[in-house]
Amino acid sequence: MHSKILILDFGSQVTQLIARRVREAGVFSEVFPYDVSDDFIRSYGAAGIILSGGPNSVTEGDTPRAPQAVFEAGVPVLGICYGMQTMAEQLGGKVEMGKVREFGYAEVRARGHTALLNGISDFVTSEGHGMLKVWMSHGDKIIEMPPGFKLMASTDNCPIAAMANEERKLYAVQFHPEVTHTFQGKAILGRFVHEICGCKSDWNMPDYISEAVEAIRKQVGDDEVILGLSGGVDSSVAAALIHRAIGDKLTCVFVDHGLLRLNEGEMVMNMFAKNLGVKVIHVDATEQFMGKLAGVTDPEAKRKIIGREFVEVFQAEAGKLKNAKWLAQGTIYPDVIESAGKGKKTAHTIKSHHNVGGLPETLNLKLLEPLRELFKDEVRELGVALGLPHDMVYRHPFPGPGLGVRILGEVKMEYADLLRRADAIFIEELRSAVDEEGRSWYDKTSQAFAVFLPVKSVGVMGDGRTYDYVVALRAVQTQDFMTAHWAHLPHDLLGKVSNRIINEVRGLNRVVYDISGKPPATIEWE
Ligand SMILES: Nc1ncnc2c1ncn2[C@@H]1O[C@H](COP(=O)(O)OP(=O)(O)OP(=O)(O)O)[C@@H](O)[C@H]1O
Ligand SMILES: O=c1[nH]c(=O)c2[nH+]cn([C@@H]3O[C@H](COP(=O)(O)O)[C@@H](O)[C@H]3O)c2[nH]1
Ligand SMILES: NC(=O)CC[C@H](N)C(=O)O
Ligand SMILES: [Mg+2]
Repeated sequence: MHSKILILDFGSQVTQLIARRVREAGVFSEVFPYDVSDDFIRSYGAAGIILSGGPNSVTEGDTPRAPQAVFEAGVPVLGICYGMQTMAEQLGGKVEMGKVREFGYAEVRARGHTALLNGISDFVTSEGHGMLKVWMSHGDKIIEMPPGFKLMASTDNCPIAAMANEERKLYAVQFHPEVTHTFQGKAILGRFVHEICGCKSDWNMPDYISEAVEAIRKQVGDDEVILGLSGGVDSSVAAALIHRAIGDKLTCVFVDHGLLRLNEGEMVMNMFAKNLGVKVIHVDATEQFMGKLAGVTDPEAKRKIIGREFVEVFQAEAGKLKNAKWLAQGTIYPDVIESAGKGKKTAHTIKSHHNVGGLPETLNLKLLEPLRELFKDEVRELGVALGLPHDMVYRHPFPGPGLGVRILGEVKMEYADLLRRADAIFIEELRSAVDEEGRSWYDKTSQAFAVFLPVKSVGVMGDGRTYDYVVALRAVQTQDFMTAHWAHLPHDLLGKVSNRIINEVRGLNRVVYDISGKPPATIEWE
């Protein structure tokens, strides 16, 4: 058995990043809600516990607290932001609602020598102080440390920016070591799990596979499982993983809602017939989806309808099997956090990903989502470890609602057909624009697509007036799809794509390029 780190979640948008950084340090970790019982803490067997940040304020009554056993279990604890504040409060320190909120970049002076920050700094000032470049996101601050604690770091705004009780191995930081904007964050979390908790780097993808396979077998027993397969990265990896666990008891259902890309249906069915020995049923539900979407313009309403119709199809297919009790999906962590939705008491809803926030209350199948904790790049790593082909694992993501969220406002077949053709041209050109090292712009971008704008503009073609629709091109670069930059595509390439779209797709006469980052914009337009 390898050692493991327990992360208690107080509702931060970035809690999973803590888990991820710990896993990157080669140490197994799991996230649980903050309100697990004292017994759970005592019997879990953690080598260390991390308390996440969160949107609440400990200065208000009835806000989350860590189980008291956390501080009495005798294992090292690291509190981050809200986690630090609740640690301070619970152990006899004082927290106050600050006058200024500190959001974003800050420079922190490391004080004293502690096992956590020992030898870690970004630069040294002329007075010889070691400084850290960090990311802060808080309003409250600690004004009095609990007894037995010493100061570990400070800023002008926040004199107690980190504190420690080294005897009891309790550490706390006001800044967020889990985000990449804290330059030494990875090193700090690495020191916590290795030096302070004494964990070895003994966790990796092959281990993850065998554990996940075991867990799936235990969870589903002898039941059959239906899996929503889109041909995208996540559901393909989920299919391969579940197939490894339960073999023929898995049936995949690929739904064509009429909002897929050009020739996507045949492509996905061929790819699966060739690469995975799994059963795939192809359901053409175009009329069902288009009928329900007619006249609907609100993005959230569209997402909810699509989510519901997906489930209708899955349930109908499940009904045709003898013993299907589970619906498996390739849901990954960003889908979960942005939809917030069920089970999340604190995080905010950004948009309802069809497979999470869009699920109806009446689902009569149990959910099996083995990738729910992972980020996209981890899913890809898992896919490679499972032996899936490179092209499948490195496809750009395509949202389940498909062109439904790329046709702004009402979805019509006429619009979908125009968009499909424009999108195919864009992707074809990205694939064929290859640099000296043989990398195409398709590989250099994380996601790229066309968006249909239901507005008409005037043009002139062949001396005649045109009055046609507009498409926007979007291409982004990102690690984890939580934040993204717009891709600086070469102008020549954009020009060529624009020319081809306008010349080849009758009904479109204007092409624009989207230069918004995420945040503030999201990747999809709806
Ligand atoms: N056309 C479809 N048919 C069946 N299930 C689908 C379809 N589209 C999406 N799903 C289900 O919804 C889940 C979420 O979709 P999402 O697009 O996020 O993931 P993906 O398609 O598996 O991967 P990628 O993000 O690479 O496109 C999928 O994993 C799959 O279970
Ligand atoms: O399966 C999905 N169902 C959805 O409802 C959905 N909405 C967005 N996405 C994809 O998620 C990533 C982040 O997208 P946004 O920046 O638009 O939120 C991007 O990769 C999006 O394509 C979805 N995927
Ligand atoms: N990011 C956080 O954990 C914030 C903690 C608390 N809500 C504050 O504003 O200070
Ligand atoms: Mg997809």
